[in-house]
Amino acid sequence: MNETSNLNEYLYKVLVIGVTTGKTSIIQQYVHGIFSRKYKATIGVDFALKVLNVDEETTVRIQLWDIAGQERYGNMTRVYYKEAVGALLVFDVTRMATFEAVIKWKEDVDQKVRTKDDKPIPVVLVANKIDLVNEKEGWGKTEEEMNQFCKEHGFIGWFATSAKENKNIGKATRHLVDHILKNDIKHAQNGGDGFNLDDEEDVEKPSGGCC
Ligand SMILES: Nc1nc2c(ncn2[C@@H]2O[C@H](COP(=O)(O)OP(=O)(O)OP(=O)(O)O)[C@@H](O)[C@H]2O)c(=O)[nH]1
Ligand SMILES: [Mg+2]
Repeated sequence: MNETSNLNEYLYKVLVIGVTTGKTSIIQQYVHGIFSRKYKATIGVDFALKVLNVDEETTVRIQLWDIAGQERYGNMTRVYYKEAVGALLVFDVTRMATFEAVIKWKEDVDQKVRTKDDKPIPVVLVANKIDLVNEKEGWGKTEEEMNQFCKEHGFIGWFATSAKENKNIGKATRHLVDHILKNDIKHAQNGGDGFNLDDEEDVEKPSGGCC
């Protein structure tokens, strides 16, 4: 059987950003199914590839760009962002300062990279290390507050994740990929909707109800 027949293959560059909030751990868990407690700062940028079989005819290769938190103010950032089609913006629920920094990161992405039709690229907000939070006490923001925050700042959704316990990482990424695919197909068909990913069953909903 010819591998290319009836197959839609996509390669998407996705940024994973935020300062020491568990980006590398999220990627390691998602791509290799492993977690390490030991912290080793990413220098510059690391790459990982995840292949997603969206359906029988659609394969998406996600090229994850794990950008070092410390590069935030470096000159290289714009180069790293080039041609990205989506991003996971990760903060650490145990360090509220990382949540407060989210707005600046989002502005930075919006400024530095745009879609083909000059719109902001889709960004999913990731509330990581949820395993360290007492369920009853929460971490400081309610679901409603987070939904509102996403709407206000233009995130396409948010997920509470744990790289340690492999929680919601696949869902967050799938939500982003579905969004990118939908726009890509719409763009390619110039407004047509022959391939419709709007169907509820195809789109995983964010854990927090979301935007
Ligand atoms: N408990 C817990 N610890 C986590 C989780 N994710 C990451 N960590 C820990 O947090 C520390 C930082 O994680 P990294 O994945 O290195 O963070 P990073 O964002 O890649 O950091 P930089 O490369 O410096 O930007 C490590 O000690 C991880 O083990 C999580 O979901 N739960
Ligand atoms: Mg790292």
